[in-house]
This record gives sequence, C-alpha cells and structure tokens, in this order.
Amino acid sequence: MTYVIAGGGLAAAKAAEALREQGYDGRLVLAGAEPHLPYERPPLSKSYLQGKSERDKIFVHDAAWYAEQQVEVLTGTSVTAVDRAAHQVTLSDGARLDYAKLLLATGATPRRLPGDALYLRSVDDSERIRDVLARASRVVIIGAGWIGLEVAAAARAAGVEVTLLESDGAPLLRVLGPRLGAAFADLHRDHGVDLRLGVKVEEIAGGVRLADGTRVEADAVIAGIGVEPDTRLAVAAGLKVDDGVVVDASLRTSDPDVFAAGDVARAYHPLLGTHIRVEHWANALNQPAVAAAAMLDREASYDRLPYFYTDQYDLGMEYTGYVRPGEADDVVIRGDLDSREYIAFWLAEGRVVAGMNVNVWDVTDDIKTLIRAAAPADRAKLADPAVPLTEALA
Ligand SMILES: Cc1cc2nc3c(=O)[nH]c(=O)nc-3n(C[C@H](O)[C@H](O)[C@H](O)COP(=O)(O)OP(=O)(O)OC[C@H]3O[C@@H](n4cnc5c(N)ncnc54)[C@H](O)[C@@H]3O)c2cc1C
Repeated sequence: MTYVIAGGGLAAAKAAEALREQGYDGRLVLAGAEPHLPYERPPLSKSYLQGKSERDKIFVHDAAWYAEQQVEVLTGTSVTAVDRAAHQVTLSDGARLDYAKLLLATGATPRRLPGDALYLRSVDDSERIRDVLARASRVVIIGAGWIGLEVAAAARAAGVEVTLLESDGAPLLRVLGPRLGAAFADLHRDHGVDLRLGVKVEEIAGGVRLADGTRVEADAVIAGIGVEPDTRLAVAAGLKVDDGVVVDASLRTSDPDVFAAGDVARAYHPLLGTHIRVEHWANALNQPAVAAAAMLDREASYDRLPYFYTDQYDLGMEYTGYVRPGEADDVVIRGDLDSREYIAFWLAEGRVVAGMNVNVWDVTDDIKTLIRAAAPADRAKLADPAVPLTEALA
C-alpha cells in the first residue's frame, strides 16, 4: 500500500511527519517539483533575504530524517496527472505510481504581470532578489501586501531606495481596513519608502510606467500581487475546486481517497461555518496532522483559528482570527497606534472576530479565547489596557 504526497513544501513535509507519527508504516512517497527538500518560506522575505540566516536553517527536515522515516522524497519531480479511477498518479519523469491515499499539498504560485519583474516564492527567488538588493540603488515594488511590505523593509535595510506602488488606498486594505492599513503606510513612510497609493501600473520596462503617464525609474522591479492556489492537478482530475481544492473539515476532497492541505486547500471551518483558504505558515504547519488522521480513516477536524505573523523594521506582529471580506472596518484599539505598541480588534456584530498584537507579546491565547467565546465584547474594556483581555466580554 502506498500513500502519495503531491507537493514539496511545508504542508507536504508535515504530512509525511504526521503520517509516521500517527503510525502509518506503509510506503510513503513525497513528490515535490522544486529541486530542494521541503523548506519554510517566511524567512525568504525576512532574515534570509537580509542575509541574516543560513540556508540550512530553512529546511523542515534534513535528508537523514526522511531516510530514517523511510519517506521516499522525489525532488525535482512533479505529479503531472491523477487518475482517480485507477488510483494512480503520473510523475514528470513518466513513472506511474499506485496510491491508496493521495494528499494534494501543491501550495500556491505568484500572480504574474506582463513584463520583466521579479517574484518571491522560492529560496532561489529570495537569493536572486538578495543579489539585486546588494547591487541596486533603486527598486520599484508593486503591491503593498505582506510580501511587498517585507521586501520593502529588507530593501531599506540594504540601503536601497524603494518606491512602493499600491492600487488600493492603503496597504493591506482588504485585510486590515483603512485605519490599520494607514498605520502600515506610516510605518513604511517613516522608514523612507516612497509609498504611492491608488496607482495603476501600465507597463513594466526598465522601471514602470503608471496609468497617469508617470515613469518611475528603477534598477529592478519586484512584484508581490498575491498568489493563486495551484489547483491544476485537482481541476484536471475532476475534483471540486473553487479558488482552492474544496475539502471538508477533515481535509478530504470530493473523492474519499484524496485530501488537500496548506495553501491549496479551501477547507470547511467548523467554528466559522464557512469554507476558507488560508495562505499562512501556521495553517500549512498544522493542517497536515488532521489530513494524516483522516487518511488513516480516523475522525479528525481542523478548527484552529487562522494565525499569521510578520516582521517589518522594528515592528513585530501576530494576527489571529478571520474577518469576512468587506467586514474589516469596525476596529477597537487597545494601546497607542502611533507608538506602534497596541492590539487591534476587529468586531462583527459586536463580537471579536480577529485580533492583531503589534509589539505586544504573549496575548495570542487570550485573543483566541475572546474569538472563540463568540459573545458580544465590551468595547471600553477591550480598549483599556488595565482590564485583562479575558474580562473584556460584555
Ligand atoms: C516569501 C514568503 C514569506 C512568507 N512569510 C510568511 C509569514 O511571515 N507568515 C506566515 O504565516 N506565512 C508566510 N508565508 C506563507 C507561507 O509560507 C505559506 O502559507 C506556506 O508556504 C504554504 O505551504 P504549502 O506547503 O501549502 O505550499 P507551498 O509552500 O507553496 O509548497 C508547495 C510546493 O509544492 C510544489 N508543487 C506544486 N505543484 C506540484 C506538483 N504538481 N507536483 C509536485 N510538486 C508540486 C511547489 O513547487 C512547492 O514547492 C510566506 C510565503 C512566502 C512566499
């Protein structure tokens, strides 16, 4: 009996680990398209991009671990097709492999623009951009999302002039809303970033040309405009796909022998009562244990709240929870936005649905408790640093 993992990122590695931990002792094959063993991506836009961490620190496990665990890792090998009726996958080298259970952990790929821009997804991308930052005097970054902002911070740390272009009226507008988006705009402007909001890029060529005709010259253009889930295999195999491979709370697809986890999965979240796709490290870290249990025909359900973190300059933050699209406007702040030491809470119908602690630590569990309570919060208590967070319910 063979279990196959299609994909070679964090979710894939954690799935292999979880299957062995949970007692699966059959043949286990992990096929990953990249030429590397599975590694963690968060450092690629932070410490690794800034030359502050070593390459061997980013790998989830070393080669010896996979050998000990008898996980057959096929690097540089894509799964090119899934034949669900025959329970067989085809690999890019032409080989065919029978599977009893299959996990799709194919992740996501950057959205691209026409023209000559750099993108940041892989360790090779990170090294390329690091080399560019070492030589460039000016770069343009397109997109003030998490990746764009972190690359802007790395570029400033390298002494490079940065023009950061964003089509919305604030960085991270859709996630954080206008008030907190503006706080991130201030952060970057305070560090010398030329942030231009509400602009549209018309052409990328030796810099960029904006829709209003303005040209911004640069030594390199780096784009971070979001990712698309890599659902090609699932689509071709006729699985249910809707901006991600649709799975239930146990991470099972519309085929009982095929599962999905990580960036590629749109999973039913029992607490939120809806399907969500999460493009965060903690999700790729934790979902695989549930997928592994389900692959072993055990009861399992993934109901962790989404969690995300970022580091930019001297700002560190953690974000916990989920704000439904278009509901990021009702915010209560505990602390001081200007000194960049605060917790922001997003409310929907009076209840806390998400919290972001900025340069304030060890509050994630309390924020989770508030969200899980799903009860109306007392806004004054929420805003008052003297009141323990767990007492902030109405
Ligand atoms: C630069 C960067 C910084 C980030 N920083 C943070 C952060 O600070 N905090 C945070 O929470 N999250 C962060 N993230 C997001 C986080 O890294 C992702 O959520 C996580 O990598 C998802 O893991 P995954 O295994 O699902 O997918 P991926 O990491 O995308 O891995 C999927 C792998 O599968 C391979 N693959 C695709 N198709 C096939 C196929 N058909 N056959 C075989 N292999 C295939 C791909 O090549 C890839 O190697 C960051 C991401 C990036 C790129």
